[in-house]
Amino acid sequence: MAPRSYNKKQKRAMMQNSSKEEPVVSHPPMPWFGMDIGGTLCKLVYFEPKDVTPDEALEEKETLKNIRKYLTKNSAYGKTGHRDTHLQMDDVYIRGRRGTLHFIRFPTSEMDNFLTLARNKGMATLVSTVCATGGGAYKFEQNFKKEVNMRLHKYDELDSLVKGILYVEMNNPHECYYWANLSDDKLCEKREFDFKDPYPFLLVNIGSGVSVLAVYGPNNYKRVSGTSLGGGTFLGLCSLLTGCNSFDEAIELATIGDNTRVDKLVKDIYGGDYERFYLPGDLVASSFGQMITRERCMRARREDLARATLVTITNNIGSIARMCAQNEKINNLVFVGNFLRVNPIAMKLLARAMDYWSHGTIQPVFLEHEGYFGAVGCLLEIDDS
Ligand SMILES: Nc1ncnc2c1ncn2[C@@H]1O[C@H](COP(=O)(O)OP(=O)(O)O)[C@@H](O)[C@H]1O
Ligand SMILES: CC(C)(COP(=O)(O)O)[C@@H](O)C(=O)NCCC(=O)O
Repeated sequence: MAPRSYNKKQKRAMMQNSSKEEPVVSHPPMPWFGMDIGGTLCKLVYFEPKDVTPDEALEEKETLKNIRKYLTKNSAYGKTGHRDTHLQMDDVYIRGRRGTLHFIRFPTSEMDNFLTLARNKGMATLVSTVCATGGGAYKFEQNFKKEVNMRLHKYDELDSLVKGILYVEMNNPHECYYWANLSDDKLCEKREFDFKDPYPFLLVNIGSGVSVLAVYGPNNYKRVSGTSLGGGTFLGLCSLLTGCNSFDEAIELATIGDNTRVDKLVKDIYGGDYERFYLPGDLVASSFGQMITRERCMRARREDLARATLVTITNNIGSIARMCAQNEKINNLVFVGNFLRVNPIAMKLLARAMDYWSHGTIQPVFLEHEGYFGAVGCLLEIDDS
């Protein structure tokens, strides 16, 4: 995604929104971060101010300047930290300040190294409080205090998720999309979706595990369901079955794999469609159902096992989402979470499954900033305390 540009009307609306919601009296000291410390990935959103006055620049500490340079001039940090430069959002307003949002992630398992790096960069001398959400905000609270003398302002991850989605969507006209021409893989493509009238919507967050929320308004939602069979399960099973070493490798394998060499389809059982109950022959009847004979197991390649794992986990999430949508009588479905990162296979599968089983009544929507909304939502809570 190219850095955003907005027309005057959009910018005015953003400034009005920002000042309407929170009249700015004073600014919390920089740097401003929001952290979502999840079961697998830690997401860090950094607000880089772009409206620094000459006086402010003079007063700015050297350490703060160095941290800003380090974060904004690099796109890789150590061996495992990445900045998603394509997601960067320019010209956004938070607490009346204009700036750029940078999106950074690293494995939660690297938290010790992150804290060492933060200490070496002098963070302990600058920041006393950081907004944090996700389970790790609780789990690592003492580590932050001990290693970098930072207090974590903890916010609930689902509150932050909803808040972050609404903010990013309002500030990025290209945030929401759907998959068009689902019946023809060659023509199937992403198209912008107008999210102007979103409520109610069902929010399916596919992280390590899965949470399903029914969202009725900006401050009105309930968690209606969840499943432990999520992105973590895909990566865990795929690593076991294929020996792959990363999520990106698992997706690359799945892309060239064929799940029909692993799964049992309706036609493998019926010889064709099961017409009476509208089950097409190509539908998976039994995930991994071919893996019950030695001969079939021997023929299944690593990539086929990766694809079958991806299809199994995705279809299960799709079924749960559809049942929740039906129970709650909600037609707009929004899928987020880093499981969908570099994962068009899962997105198209979800979109096709929703379309088929709901006879086109359910509209599945996806968001560009996939797994970063919790971190944005808690960054918005930044205050002077
Ligand atoms: N670089 C990556 N490393 C590990 N998992 C990744 C990566 N990119 C995407 N994923 C997928 O995203 C999931 C984590 O999603 P995320 O929304 O960050 O959840 P959590 O908050 O639980 O860490 C993983 O379980 C995996 O399926
Ligand atoms: C516990 C969690 C909210 C943690 O969020 P995550 O780090 O997976 O994004 C999530 O993993 C979840 O909702 N798991 C499903 C639990 C269940 O309903 O069975």
